[in-house]
Amino acid sequence: TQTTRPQRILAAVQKNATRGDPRSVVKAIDQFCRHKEWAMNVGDEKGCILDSVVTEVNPATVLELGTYCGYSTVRIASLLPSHAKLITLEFDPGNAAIARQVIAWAGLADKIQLVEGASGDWIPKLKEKFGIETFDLVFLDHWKDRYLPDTKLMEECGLLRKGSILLADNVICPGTPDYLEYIRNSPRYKSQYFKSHLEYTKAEDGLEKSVFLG
Ligand SMILES: O=c1[nH]cnc2c(O)c(F)c(-c3ccc(F)cc3)c(-c3ccc(F)cc3)c12
Ligand SMILES: [Mg+2]
Repeated sequence: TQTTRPQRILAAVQKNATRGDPRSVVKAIDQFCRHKEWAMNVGDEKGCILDSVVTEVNPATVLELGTYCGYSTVRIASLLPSHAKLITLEFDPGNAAIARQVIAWAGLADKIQLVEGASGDWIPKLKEKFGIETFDLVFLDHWKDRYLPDTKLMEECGLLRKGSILLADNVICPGTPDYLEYIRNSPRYKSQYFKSHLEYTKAEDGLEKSVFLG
């Protein structure tokens, strides 16, 4: 019977990456997706921009919207300080099942809380469920039509503080025009566009980094 793309990504990690070595997990997925089969990980080029933002922010609390196979989850968590926590929300149960195994292979399960379900349902529950006050960094990488409503929801739920950073993938391809229009024109945010390329391709894409001003 046919395997899924996430299953083939996990197989590539288990074959080519070293247990407990997050960077080898990231490299194994990038190799597989560049040379064998494209997949919607943030990838190595945009991943370097993500790395620089994570190291600059040095966050104690991170929220990732959209786990997929756990590539960016592992990439971010590998750069966090020891006490830091990352919560990642994934809608698709199949993706979540694979991501848990990728995260375990990387040896990062103790830093990461993977929550299965819709971001719109879970965002209002994060404070009570995980004892979170606010997020220092949010990585938006789930579904283009949810970037704006979920950002408004995070504001309303008091999950952002003065200085919280939002980093959004795919703002050009496939594009999130309503989110960009809001975040670039709101007096409550200061935004910056990092031009890059769609993962593993020559097409343009980029990351939008926004600071919440309170
Ligand atoms: O949906 C996503 N979430 C997170 N990251 C994504 C990402 O990094 C991507 F590169 C793409 C993408 C872009 C171009 C393309 F041709 C195919 C897929 C998608 C995406 C867009 C539209 C869909 F119908 C399905 C997937 C996503
Ligand atoms: Mg993406």
